[in-house]
Amino acid sequence: MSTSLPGLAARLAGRPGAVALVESRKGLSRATRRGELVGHCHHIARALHDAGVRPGHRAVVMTRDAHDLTAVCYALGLLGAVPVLIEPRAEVGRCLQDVAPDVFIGEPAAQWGRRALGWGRPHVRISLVTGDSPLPAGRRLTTRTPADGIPLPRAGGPAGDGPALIAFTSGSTGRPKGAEYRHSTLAGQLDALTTLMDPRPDDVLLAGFLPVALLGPLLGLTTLAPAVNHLAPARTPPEELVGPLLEHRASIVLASPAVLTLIARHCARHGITLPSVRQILSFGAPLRTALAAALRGAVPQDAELLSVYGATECLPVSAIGDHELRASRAAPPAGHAGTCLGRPLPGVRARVLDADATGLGEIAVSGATVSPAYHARPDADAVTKSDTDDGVLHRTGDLGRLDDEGRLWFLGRRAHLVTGTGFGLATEDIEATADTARGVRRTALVGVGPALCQLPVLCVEPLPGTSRAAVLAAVRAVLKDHPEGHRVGALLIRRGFPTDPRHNSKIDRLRLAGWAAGRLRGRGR
Ligand SMILES: Nc1ncnc2c1ncn2[C@@H]1O[C@H](COP(=O)(O)OP(=O)(O)OP(=O)(O)O)[C@@H](O)[C@H]1O
Repeated sequence: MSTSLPGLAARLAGRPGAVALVESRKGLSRATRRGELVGHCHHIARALHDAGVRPGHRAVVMTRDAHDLTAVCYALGLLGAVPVLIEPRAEVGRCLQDVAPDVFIGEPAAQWGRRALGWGRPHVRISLVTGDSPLPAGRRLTTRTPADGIPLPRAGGPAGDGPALIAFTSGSTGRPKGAEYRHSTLAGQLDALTTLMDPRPDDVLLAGFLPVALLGPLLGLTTLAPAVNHLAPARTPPEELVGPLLEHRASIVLASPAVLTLIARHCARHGITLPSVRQILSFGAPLRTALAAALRGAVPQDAELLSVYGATECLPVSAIGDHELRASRAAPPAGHAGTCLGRPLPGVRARVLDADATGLGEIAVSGATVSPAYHARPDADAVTKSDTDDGVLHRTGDLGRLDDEGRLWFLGRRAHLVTGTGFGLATEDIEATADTARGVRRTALVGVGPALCQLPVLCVEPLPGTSRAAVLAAVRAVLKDHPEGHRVGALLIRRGFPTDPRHNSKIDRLRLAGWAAGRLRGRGR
């Protein structure tokens, strides 16, 4: 296959004076040129080798510093070791039991967490601390030392198409799973993103999600890492996004709807436009037409605004522009509800498995961007992976349909299907409609009660300053025109939905269902 992390030296070669990464915080920027980044990687690779890191070792990398994350992962790749990316949160301990990492490289906060909570015990034998802080004590890994002329240790990369990276899912349907990427998976993802973005030498990519900083320099893009609050992205001060975007003239913005909402609101509130932006890629959750319209108000008319569908195990799968998205909502083809995800990208094949009489089933994908297996999770592999002529077929856990034009439609997660007596209600079917009601920020359909006799409850988050009565009346009105709307048994107002920690865009329906059950009990449902 064309690319491997060892082949990354080739991807980074050329234009050594061009900026690879810009980190921005509180109005200050720190830029790293491509040539410097390569030097840092070589220095880190040497230090990792001296610390005992060897090909095939699995190394957790836990840092919010975009430069360190990128340089350390590249250096591990140069050595043939496998970076493991996981967010610091409750299930980390159990997830790391699956991975059995040999190495833990972390910023001080991550190292404190590891020590206090035993992450990676008893497997981690090599532990390295990044960052400038003298605490905690432990072996330091300096990450910004240039290393011109230092030959790389002869560890080399693994031959063939071995594991290149393990990335954990966000865990919105259960314990996060470690998706294994081979070198060919990464190559497929880079190829697909190249098709999507069509990178130009002067492009600047604003990475609204930290791991994207890893991909940007490999795509030849100057990658701008703003100070996103990675533990709660929706609480990022918007000026930390819009300020750097304007200052560094970002031309491509890649972020979740929650982060894009911050940008759109800030621009509207302060009358700011974003003349440098030529493309916005929204990913992680459905893009609502109201958000697309708000973004349109800030970017040049010919800018492209795409909702990109995919998952940790298969990124990207398909994409749809905002104009087509709006048209598909206004006049969906007969029998199609939910949200249109557009056509699969070149090299990706999408099918719908176990379809019912209406064509509704589980979306499954194959192609070079698909992770072939989870790490040490044969239970998860058994239910999601199968071999086909196109390679490994991955079941996404998403409900959907394919229309006559070959476009995918999204109806929500299979695990979130609300099952009442004699009917099933897909979350996105109801929410995509309810979200269009005046005064609604977003809605979430949850089931209260035991499976197969659940009461469908629609939780409604109003926009600030909207009255309860007005928003409930507006939701009732749009549900009246929806063929399944009558099945919604209760509407509940809830300000501030619980969401996933990664994107703050996926609604935590389990928690919301528990809350809704409590509220209905309190009301004597
Ligand atoms: N453009 C999009 N429109 C609608 N939904 C999207 C879009 N992009 C991503 N998604 C949703 O996000 C899911 C992928 O999320 P991610 O890989 O972060 O973890 P997860 O699947 O939520 O975690 P877990 O598998 O552990 O539950 C998709 O399966 C889909 O449900």
